[in-house]
Amino acid sequence: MRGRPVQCGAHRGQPRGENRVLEMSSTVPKSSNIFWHDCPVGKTDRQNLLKQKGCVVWITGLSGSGKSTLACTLGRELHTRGKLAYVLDGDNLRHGLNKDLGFAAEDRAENIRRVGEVAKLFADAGLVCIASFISPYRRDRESCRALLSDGSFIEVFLNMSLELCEARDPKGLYKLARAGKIKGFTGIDDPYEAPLNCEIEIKEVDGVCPSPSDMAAQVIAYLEDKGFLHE
Ligand SMILES: Nc1ncnc2c1ncn2[C@@H]1O[C@H](COP(=O)(O)OS(=O)(=O)O)[C@@H](OP(=O)(O)O)[C@H]1O
Ligand SMILES: Nc1ncnc2c1ncn2[C@@H]1O[C@H](COP(=O)(O)OP(=O)(O)O)[C@@H](O)[C@H]1O
Repeated sequence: MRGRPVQCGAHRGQPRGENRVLEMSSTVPKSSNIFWHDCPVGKTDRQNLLKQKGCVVWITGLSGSGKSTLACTLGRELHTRGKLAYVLDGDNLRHGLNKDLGFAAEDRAENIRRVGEVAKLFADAGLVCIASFISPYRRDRESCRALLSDGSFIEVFLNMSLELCEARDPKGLYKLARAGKIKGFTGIDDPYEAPLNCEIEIKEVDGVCPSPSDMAAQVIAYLEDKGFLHE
C-alpha cells in the first residue's frame, strides 16, 4: 500500500516556485522543516557504471529453511559474474543496526521496516541487495515491497516444511523452543504467514530440497530474465 504524499517545498535548501510531491511509503516523519536534496549523479548513472540494475531480492522463510545459505550462494554467484551484490542477513543486522530489537511482533515489524529502508538505499545505489530475514508477517513484507518501484522487489519464499527445518536445527533453537526455553519461536509458538504472490517459490520435491547452487540458479535466471543483470 502506498503511503501518503508529503509536500516538499524546497530544492537543495532553496525554496522552489512550486511544491514537489514526494511519495513516502512508510511512516510520516516526526520531524518538520526537512528538505529533500537531489544529487547530480543519479540511480541511472550508477546503474550504467555498474552495468546492472538495482533491486532487492527478499528471502523469507522459517528458521533453518536455508535463507542465509541461499543469500551467500547467490551473492557469491553474482560476484563471480562481475555483479555487485550485498547481503543483509537477519542474524547479522541484529548484532548492530537492530540490536535493540527482540522478537515480539512489533519488534519484528520495526526490524523489517528498517531493513526495507536500508535495502531500498542499496537498490538505489545500483546493487542487487539480498535481504535474508524470517520476516514472518505478510504486512511487513508488503510494506517493504511498496518502497520499491517497477518490479524491483523480488520476494523469494523458501517453502520448506517445519519438519525439515526442525530436523536441520543447526543452532539448536528448535530444540530449545520445544523445551519451552525460547518463547515465541517462529513456527513453534509464533506465526509465519506464507507469501500469497511471491515472485519465486523454492520448495522440497519429494521431501528433498534443491541444492544451494540450484536455488541460486533459479534466482539468477529470474534476474537475467527481468534484465537486472544488464544496463
Ligand atoms: N523467537 C525467535 N524466532 C525466530 N528466530 C529467532 C528467535 N530467537 C532468536 N532467533 C534467531 O533470530 C534469527 C531471525 O532473525 P530475523 O531478523 O530474520 O527475524 S524476523 O524477521 O524479525 O522475524 C533466526 O535466524 P535464522 O535461523 O537464520 O532464521 C534465529 O537464529
Ligand atoms: N539447499 C540446501 N540443501 C541442504 N542443506 C541446506 C540447504 N540450504 C541450507 N542447508 C542447511 O540447512 C541449515 C540451515 O540453513 P540456513 O541457511 O542457516 O537457514 P536459515 O538462514 O533460514 O536459518 C544449515 O545447516 C545449512 O547448511
